[in-house]
Formats: sequence, C-alpha cells, structure tokens
Amino acid sequence: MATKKSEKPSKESKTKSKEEHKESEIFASCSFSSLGLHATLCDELRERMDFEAPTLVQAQAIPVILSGRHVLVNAATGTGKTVAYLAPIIHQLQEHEPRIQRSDGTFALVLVPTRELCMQVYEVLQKLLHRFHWIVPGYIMGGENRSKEKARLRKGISILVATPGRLLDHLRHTSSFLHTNLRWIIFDEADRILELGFGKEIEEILDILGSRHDASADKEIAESYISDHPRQNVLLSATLNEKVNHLAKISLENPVMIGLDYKKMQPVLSFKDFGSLGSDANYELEHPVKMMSPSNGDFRVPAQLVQRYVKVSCGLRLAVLLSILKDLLERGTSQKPEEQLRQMFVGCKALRLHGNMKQEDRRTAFQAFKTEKLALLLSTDVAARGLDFPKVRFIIQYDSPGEATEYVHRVGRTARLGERGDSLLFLQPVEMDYLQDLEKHGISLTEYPLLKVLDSFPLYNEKRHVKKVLDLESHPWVLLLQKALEAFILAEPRMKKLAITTFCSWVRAYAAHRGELKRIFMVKKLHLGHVAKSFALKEQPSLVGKSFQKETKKRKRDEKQRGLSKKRKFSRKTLRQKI
Ligand SMILES: Nc1ncnc2c1ncn2[C@@H]1O[C@H](COP(=O)(O)OP(=O)(O)OP(=O)(O)O)[C@@H](O)[C@H]1O
Repeated sequence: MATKKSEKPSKESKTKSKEEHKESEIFASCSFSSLGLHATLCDELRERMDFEAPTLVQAQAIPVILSGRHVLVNAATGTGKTVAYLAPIIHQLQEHEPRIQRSDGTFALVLVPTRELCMQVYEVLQKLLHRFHWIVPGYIMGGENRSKEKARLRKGISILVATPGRLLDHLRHTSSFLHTNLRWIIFDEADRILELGFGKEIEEILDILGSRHDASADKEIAESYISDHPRQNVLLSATLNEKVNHLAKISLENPVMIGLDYKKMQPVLSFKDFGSLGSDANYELEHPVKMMSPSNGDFRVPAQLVQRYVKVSCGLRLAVLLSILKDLLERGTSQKPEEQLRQMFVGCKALRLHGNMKQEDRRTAFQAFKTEKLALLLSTDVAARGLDFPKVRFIIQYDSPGEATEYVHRVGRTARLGERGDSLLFLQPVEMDYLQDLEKHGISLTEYPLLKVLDSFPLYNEKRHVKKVLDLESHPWVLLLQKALEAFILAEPRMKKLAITTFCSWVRAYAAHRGELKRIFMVKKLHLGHVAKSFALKEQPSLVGKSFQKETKKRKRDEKQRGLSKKRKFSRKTLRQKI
C-alpha cells in the first residue's frame, strides 16, 4: 500500500534537491558526456529527463556496458538502474553506420517481470529516443492483443521490452519477428523473473536466441545463429541471490560485477579496480559464478528511508490501519478545522492494482497513481518491483511480505534517488520474530508511536482529546472505530459478502508462507475470530470459520483427486499469467 502526499516540486526545488544529493551518496561527480555518451543523448537526458549528472550506479555501469562486457548489477532500489542500461544501448545504436532500420529487426531485448514495469521502461525509452527517430522502441506483454503485437514485430522494433511468457510465445509463433541482429539481452529485476517461475521460459528464450553461452543443450541452434555482433547480456536487481546464480552462469560470460560486496564472494572473485571510475565496487568474476547467500547477504535499502513497524493484534488491524492513514493524510494540515480534515480523508483518491484486474483497468490505475497528487494505492506485489511512481511518501505493508527480498523491493517504492520516504510494517504480536529475520539481512526497524498518534485524535467530534491510554485493546478511539466499521459492514450486504470472501483469501494467503517463514507466520496460531474482526465481520468466528474449513476440506479433497504436483504447477502458472 503506497500513499502520495506532496505537490509536484517546482523545477528549482527539484534542482535544489538534486544539488543537495550530489554531495550525498546518490550522484557521481562526473558528467554523462565524460562517461562516453553521445552529446545528443546527453542533451536528451538533461532536457527531456531533467538529469544533470549520472547517479553512482550509472557512472559505474555505463562505461562497462559501453565496453561490451557482460555485467551483473546490484544497486539499491531507486538508484537509476534503468538509464544505466538503456543509455549505453542507445548510444551504440545511434552510432551504427549505416543507420539501423526497422527492417533490421530487434537489436536489444529488455526482459522484465511485470506488465507495469514493461510500460514504464518503454516510456523512458520513448523519451530518450525522441531525437533518434530511426531507433524504434516497442513492448510486448501478457494481456495485450497478440495480433497487434505481431503486426508491430513484423514492422520491426529496435529495442524491445517484454515479459518472458509473451516473448516466448512470439519467438515460437511469430515467424516475422526478426532477431538475427540481436546484440543485447537485459534482465531487469532478474531474481523476480526467476521467482515467478519463468526459469524454463528464460532458458528456452536464451536457446532460441542463441545466447546461452554454455549451450550444451541446443548447440545446433546456437551455431546456426547468424550474427555479426558479439552478444552482451546484463542482469540487474537490488536483490541478487542464489536464484540468479544459474541464470548468471548460463547467460553471462566473464561478467563484470557492479555493486557486489566482494568480501562476501571470496574466493570465487578476483578483485579488479576500474581505476578511472574511482569505485571500489567493481569486480571481475571468475568461473564459477557464485552469489552471496540470501541468508547473510545485506540487501540494499535507501539510507534515508525511515523504516518502522507497528505491533497490532489481529482483530484491530483494520481500525489501526485507518487511524494511521487518517494521521498520514492530515499531518501538516492540522490548522484546518476538523470537518475539513475529515473531507480530505474521505476525499482522498483510492486506487487499486492487482493481477486479477483487466489489463485496461491495470493500465488506468497505474497511470492515475503516477499523476495524482494525493492518492492511496492498494496493491498486491504486482507493484512491488521496479515501479517508479513519483513522490510516493509512505509504504504500508499491511500484510507481511514473506522473504526479506520482497520487503526490500516493497519499501523501495519510496525514498527513491535520495528523496525522503517512510515505511511501516504491520506485525501481529505472534509475528514479531520477523524483525530478527530482517536483522539477519542488515535491516533494522524502529517502533511506530501508535498510542501517541491515537491519543492525538479528538473523540465524539469534541475538542477533547483521548486521555492517555496505555493499552491499544482498550483505547476508546480504536474501540469506537471498530464498532463503526462493524455497523457499516452489517448494514451493507454487498460489503459483507466482500469481507467474507476477503477473509477466506487472506487466510489462504497466510497459509501459503513458505520455508523458514512458516515458523513465524503460523496459520495454526491465527485466531479466526480475530481475523474476522479485522475485516469488520461481527459473525461468530465458527460461522465464518466453518465455511472456510468446509472450503479447505473440499479443496484438499480435490487436490488429492487431481494430484498435488499438478495443482502446484497450475497455481504457479496462473500467477505468472496474472503478472
Ligand atoms: N541521473 C539521474 N538524475 C536524476 N534523476 C534520475 C537519474 N537517473 C534516474 N533518475 C530517476 O530516479 C528514479 C529511479 O530510477 P529507476 O527507476 O531507474 O531506479 P531503479 O534503480 O531501477 O529502481 P528499482 O530497483 O526500484 O527498479 C526515476 O524517477 C528516474 O527518473
């Protein structure tokens, strides 16, 4: 859940904040042109994107990618990885003599895990290519019209952004998709692509494109592949872990590592300083590739991000969430009369984004949240990776994220590029061990002053504020709000139905925690009555519980009949289709 609450900064304030950041750890003290990029491209970066200087990761990655080496990039969320790979590709393509044409087909392929990220990278591309009209950007992704995509591929797309499933579909079935000139394959959010279960698809894509460097399998395809250019592959993410190991092995040849902690990677790495780049973060990798283990790897969270947690018993979660949102939306405007504040809260635009929505609705929500000044986005992990919504100030993880990697990417939607940002993680008392799990990855959270915030609210429309209460469970504000919520649900049959459905999905999702996390998020420890209360359901827990239990039993019976493995395969496939 992400909230926005600030005016778009004026150009001066943007420049000012950038100047401040230049001193910090975000920007490099060099120019884009000193990295070897063409003057027109540098102009585009300045004029169209408003980028004065490269970020550190751009300063490190651009020259290396220009040199033609395979690269593995690990840098914090919101540090400018997109331009770090797009700029060198555009530079090389615009230089090509004779000029490339649409009929030459695809030269660069950017693989991304989600549709929204696909659109976002495409938008950046469009801006950067404004003055290089002969280089054609394009995208293909799940949920779009296949035949329209086929027609675009037939005409030719020089730089293609794609989600893996749809790309493979076209590689298999669109004979007019020309990729014999392919020179770059970029895996943006590489670990997520694999986590979604696209491993096999990626291997097949690499085989078809003849870009698998240990291609023991489809050697024939690789050998028959006609290309004048050497291949260059780049893998990027804020969280690289063992899952990327195999992909790195099969797709990167003698890669340069950017941003990886070499001490953690000894003895398989040999240190190689890139002198003029002035960084101690570049390493050359020897075979075999070995990633740091996710259990001891410290993930990169923006230093200026304020990370907090709030401990709330299950039944009060919804009331507390609304209270925190009220505080968030009203903060800084406390001079306004209570009624006006109430209007602000009620009038705040709420948007939703999840994989079960129609593609068109997803697109609308995505664009709307980009442009709205004051808005609340309710989202699943579809929005957790790579999305760059400007001015997101607050990330609330109402439902726990699972692995620490996901935590890092979710909070990474705020505090981008040195901007301020806050994150808040909801935990139930029985889930507090999750904080230790995050600690193992070098992530520390402080406690959110919930009672202090609740105490600041006026009760019963009176000026009188709540007297200091030491216990959340007996806090009059929370009790009052909970009562109001329950009355609302009771009076609205449609809402009640929704709440019951959501209750069931929530418990199912809770039960889906995997591996180590099952120890922390134990479905057995859940009090279903309290869970029901968290959806403002007044019903006897056994009532709601029974219907859920009935459904679970039925599901288990079905699973048994169909065979468990089949079922698992199905759910992963369904998830990928939605993503
Ligand atoms: N050199 C620059 N100067 C100013 N702004 C920049 C620069 N480079 C990138 N940005 C801006 O910084 C933001 C973050 O960039 P980007 O989305 O590429 O980050 P990222 O590292 O890919 O993040 P994530 O890991 O979350 O995907 C974007 O709004 C982008 O426009």
